[in-house]
Amino acid sequence: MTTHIIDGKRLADDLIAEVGNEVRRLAELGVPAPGLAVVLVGEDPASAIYVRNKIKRAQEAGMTSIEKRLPADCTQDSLEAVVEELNQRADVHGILVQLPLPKHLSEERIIRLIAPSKDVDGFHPENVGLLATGQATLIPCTPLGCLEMLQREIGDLSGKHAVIVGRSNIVGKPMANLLLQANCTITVVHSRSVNGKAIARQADILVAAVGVPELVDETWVKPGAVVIDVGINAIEKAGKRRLVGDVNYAKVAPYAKAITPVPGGVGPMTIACLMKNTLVAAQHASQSAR
Ligand SMILES: Nc1nc2c(c(=O)[nH]1)N[C@@H](CN(C=O)c1ccc(C(=O)N[C@@H](CCC(=O)O)C(=O)O)cc1)CN2
Repeated sequence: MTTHIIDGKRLADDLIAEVGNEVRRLAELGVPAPGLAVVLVGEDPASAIYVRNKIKRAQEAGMTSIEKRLPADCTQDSLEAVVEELNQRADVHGILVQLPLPKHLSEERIIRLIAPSKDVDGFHPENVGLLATGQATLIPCTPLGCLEMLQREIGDLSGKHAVIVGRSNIVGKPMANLLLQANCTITVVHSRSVNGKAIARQADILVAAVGVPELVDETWVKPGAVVIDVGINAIEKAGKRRLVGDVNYAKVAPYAKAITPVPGGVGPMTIACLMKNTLVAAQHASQSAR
């Protein structure tokens, strides 16, 4: 079987170019550039890289961007004050707080504080509820990127059996809702599932989002399935640090119809979809200002 390797980097470049074109078109009509604010608490090196990439990609798409940094030992009140200030700013259309936060801070309270109309991560309970009930909203970036890749790869997803391994609020649950709206049959497999592997083997579409390095090998995959690997795990192999997904790429790729690599698959699309969401948030703001 010839396996198609889904190039998330190229798709992300294409999507950011599309967003940039729309930003320029709107600028010609006098619509202000979308503004993205990214809040980073602490010094986690991976989070710092993701934030830097988000700011860089926003600039590439012709958006304005603000980066707010707080020390790892900041208080909940000081973080909330930053979010409240960003909620008030008319030049900020999208706000995200990079996760995870240090343990002493409440992610739930911070997410609830972000104005739902500026919640470009799509994590606010109001936006989660809108997605779950099939209404237009800002959709979490990683599942949105996965959907975009699946639609480009397969076209109409109607009737496909999608198995999602993992039930996180950021990926597993919104992915299930999105694929349900695309008329897939959905099964979510998790740590308490009985014989998750046998269920996964029935999937036309297998999404691995469980955070366990290389958990999914060829015994989980139906030949000809499309495999989307959401995991980004840093591991040490032969004394060297390298990134692997939740899928054992070398073992699974020969059996898959198409597969996303790590790195270069879902990760870049997550950031590209953040730009798409920021554009959508800015468009809504300009429509409601009219
Ligand atoms: N507020 C949020 N926090 C987090 C999110 C999120 O969507 N919103 N998701 C992840 C981290 N993340 C984005 O923030 C993210 C992770 C990885 C990548 C990416 O492009 N990875 C590269 C590899 C990068 C490397 O070399 O380390 C790839 O896969 O090719 C983008 C975004 C948790 N937090």
